[in-house]
Amino acid sequence: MTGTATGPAASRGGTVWLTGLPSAGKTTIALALAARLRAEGRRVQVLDGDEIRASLSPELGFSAADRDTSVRRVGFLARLLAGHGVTVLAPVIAPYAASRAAVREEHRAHGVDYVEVHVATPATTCAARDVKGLWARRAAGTITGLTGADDPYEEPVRPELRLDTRDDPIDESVRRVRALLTARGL
Ligand SMILES: Nc1ncnc2c1ncn2[C@@H]1O[C@H](COP(=O)(O)OS(=O)(=O)O)[C@@H](OP(=O)(O)O)[C@H]1O
Ligand SMILES: Nc1ncnc2c1ncn2[C@@H]1O[C@H](COP(=O)(O)OP(=O)(O)O)[C@@H](O)[C@H]1O
Repeated sequence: MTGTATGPAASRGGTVWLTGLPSAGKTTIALALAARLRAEGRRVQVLDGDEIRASLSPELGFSAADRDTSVRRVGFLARLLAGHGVTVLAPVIAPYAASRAAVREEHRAHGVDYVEVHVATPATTCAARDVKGLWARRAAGTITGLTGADDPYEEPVRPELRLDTRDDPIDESVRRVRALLTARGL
C-alpha cells in the first residue's frame, strides 16, 4: 500500500486517526486522502480497523477490553511507521477516550506527530448508509454490541478536526484533512 518517497514532502511522517461510528465514512475518506497524498509523492499506509484486526488481533472481539487492546496495537504500529516518515491513516472506530489518549501519548512520548479527526456522522445517517449491514442486523436483533447502537462511543472532546459528512461531500472532507496536515507542517 505504500508509494515511493520522492521528495521533501515525503520525509516527515505522522498519524491521522479517523475515529467515528461504523459507516461514518472513515475508510472512504482515508482511502481518498491516501490516493491524493501518494500522488504528491508521499509514503502512505492505511491501517483499517477491520483489515488490521484480521492479521494483528484475530483473537480479539468487541468487548471494551478487546477494543482497547486492538486500538493500542494499531496505535503502536502507527507510531512505528510514522516515526519512519510514513503518513499513516487509521480509520478505526476507537470508541473509548482513554484508548485514544493512550495512542496520542504513545506518539507524543516518541516525538511523532499525531492528529485526531472525528468523522462525526450521526448514528441515524450511519444506519441509513449501513455499508456492511451491521446496523440492520442490530435492528433485527441478530447482533448486539454495535458501536453507536447499543455499545458506547465516547465522542472526542477536542479533536484536531471534526467532519460533518452529512453536509460535506467526500472531496471536501479530504480537502479539510489535507489542509490540517499543511497547517501542521505535515
Ligand atoms: N459490534 C461491532 N461494533 C463495531 N464494529 C463492528 C462490530 N462487529 C463488527 N464490526 C466491524 O469491525 C469494524 C470495527 O473495527 P475497529 O477495530 O475499528 O473497532 S474498535 O476500534 O475496536 O472499536 C467495523 O468496521 P467499520 O464499519 O469500517 O468501522 C465493523 O465492520
Ligand atoms: N461525505 C461523505 N464522506 C464519507 N462517506 C460518505 C459521504 N457521503 C456518503 N458516504 C458514503 O458512506 C459510506 C461510508 O462507509 P465507510 O467509509 O466504509 O465507513 P466506515 O469506514 O466509517 O465504517 C460509503 O458508502 C460512502 O460512499
